[in-house]
Amino acid sequence: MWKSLPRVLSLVVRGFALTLAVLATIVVIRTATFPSYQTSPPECKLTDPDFIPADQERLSRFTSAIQFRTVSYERGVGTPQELARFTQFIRESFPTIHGSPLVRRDVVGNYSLLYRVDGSDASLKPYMLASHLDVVPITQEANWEAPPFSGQLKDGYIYGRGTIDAKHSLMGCLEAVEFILSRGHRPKRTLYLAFGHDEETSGHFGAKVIGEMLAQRGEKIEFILDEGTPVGEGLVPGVSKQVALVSVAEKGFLQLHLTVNEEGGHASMPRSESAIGILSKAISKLEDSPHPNMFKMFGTGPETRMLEYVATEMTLPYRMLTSNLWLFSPLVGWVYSKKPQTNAFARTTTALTRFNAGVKDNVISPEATAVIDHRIHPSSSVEEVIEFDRKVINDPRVKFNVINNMEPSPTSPYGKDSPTYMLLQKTIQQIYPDALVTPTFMVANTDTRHYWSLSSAIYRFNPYVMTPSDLPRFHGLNERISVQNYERVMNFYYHLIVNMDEPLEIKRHGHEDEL
Ligand SMILES: CCCCCCCC/C=C\CCCCCCCC(=O)N[C@@H](Cc1c[nH]c2ccccc12)C(=O)O
Ligand SMILES: [Zn+2]
Ligand SMILES: [Zn+2]
Repeated sequence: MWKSLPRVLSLVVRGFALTLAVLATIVVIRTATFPSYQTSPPECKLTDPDFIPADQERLSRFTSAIQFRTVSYERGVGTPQELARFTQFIRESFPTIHGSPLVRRDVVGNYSLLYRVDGSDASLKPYMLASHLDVVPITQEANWEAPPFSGQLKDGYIYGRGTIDAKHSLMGCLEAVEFILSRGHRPKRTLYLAFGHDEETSGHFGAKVIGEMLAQRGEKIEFILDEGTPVGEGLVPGVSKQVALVSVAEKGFLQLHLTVNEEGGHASMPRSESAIGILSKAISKLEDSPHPNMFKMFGTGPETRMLEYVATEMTLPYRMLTSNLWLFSPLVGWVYSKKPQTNAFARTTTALTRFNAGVKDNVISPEATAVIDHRIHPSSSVEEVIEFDRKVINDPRVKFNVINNMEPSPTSPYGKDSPTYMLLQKTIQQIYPDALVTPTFMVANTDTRHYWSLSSAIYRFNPYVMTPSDLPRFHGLNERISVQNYERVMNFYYHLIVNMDEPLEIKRHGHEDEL
């Protein structure tokens, strides 16, 4: 037996080498032949007079919009007077829209706005552009480079809460419609503008009521575009070009309330475990046990498609990994898990957002509570997440209470077979001729969940450029938008509305045939 050992070893080594050689060959062939999902930009470029300049008048309107403190604090707790002033300002700032016989304006849920711009061809299904009037509260006000409700212009940037979330799109849509109507143009297709007033606290009294109202009218919408993912610069690992990230789906969410009730009492005679200690251990376990990485599970969901769409444009190592996800998805999953903004694409996330206990320094608290905010990956579900958490905590003394939840959204059509996605892509390329366009999903939530029954084509996209250093400005310190980006925003909506006059059909010519 020992005599044959060298032969067996040699066979094993040769078998191993052969397997490696076969794998390497497949990897090289797939890298070299991986299909391109990108199309060349359309001929039409932005030219005067097809262009809305960010002139003094428009910038001043945008600055004024930022100055309204339309803050949403908690569900049902907002700033009603400020919302009323803001909607009055909108009415006065866009005289053509508000005086046009083509436009119907409804105030919904006291403050939300729904505009209907009547198209000339009633046989075409309407489409909807959505945004919101409210903003999140300010933190660390003293550390802002310009006061957060000033709309101050500094070094080419307009500063203030709402500049990127989402008064840019609210004002951008209105500027585009005002521009079109004031030139005497009547769009062919009816257009809705839907602006909720409490998106930041989940749209319960705004978008939800708009959605119900339209559903009651029996309205079916061709497609909906809401705030969402941006044109990323340096956001997608391995891609140096700008990438327009069009979200075709949205994560679900689960807000869990965890409670522990134990005996309280005098701090001089503590028991071995307290409500605070038990709950701390439980949430610490949750933080230490991330939900499964979907890339590592050989995911075929939108996270994978997003990468495949830009694979051919990646630097060689990333291109090789992405063209061969059948082999390398665990490695890609590991790379994505390293940064919060990419980790959010890889898995269901767990954020510990509130922790409350205790009333006095020398009183053992009988109760401790915590809130966990999960954002659920499109390939998972609310039930799976609760089950996972229960197993991880594995302590019956920790009581679970679901505050709020939503399953991951349906995925909207994308790619060459979806005329609306292709129309969005074309419009994006008119504004960003050098950008790649890829489908992705939102890692946060939007008002669109209240519109699911109205349309099966729902997209979430912000037509401005963002770099990694801009991400903390979302809901954070020094929120700002460059004048150049605001100009792109207005022109994106303008071009989108103009493009919607063309028939929605699948066009196959030139590069598109190669898809
Ligand atoms: C590999 C690619 C990396 C790309 C990184 C992309 C980064 C994404 C950049 C920007 C993200 C934009 C996020 C916009 C979110 C706007 C919506 C928002 O703030 N929503 C809030 C409030 C909210 C709305 N509805 C609900 C429902 C339930 C809970 C909260 C909310 C939010 O999601 O918390
Ligand atoms: Zn927003
Ligand atoms: Zn927000």
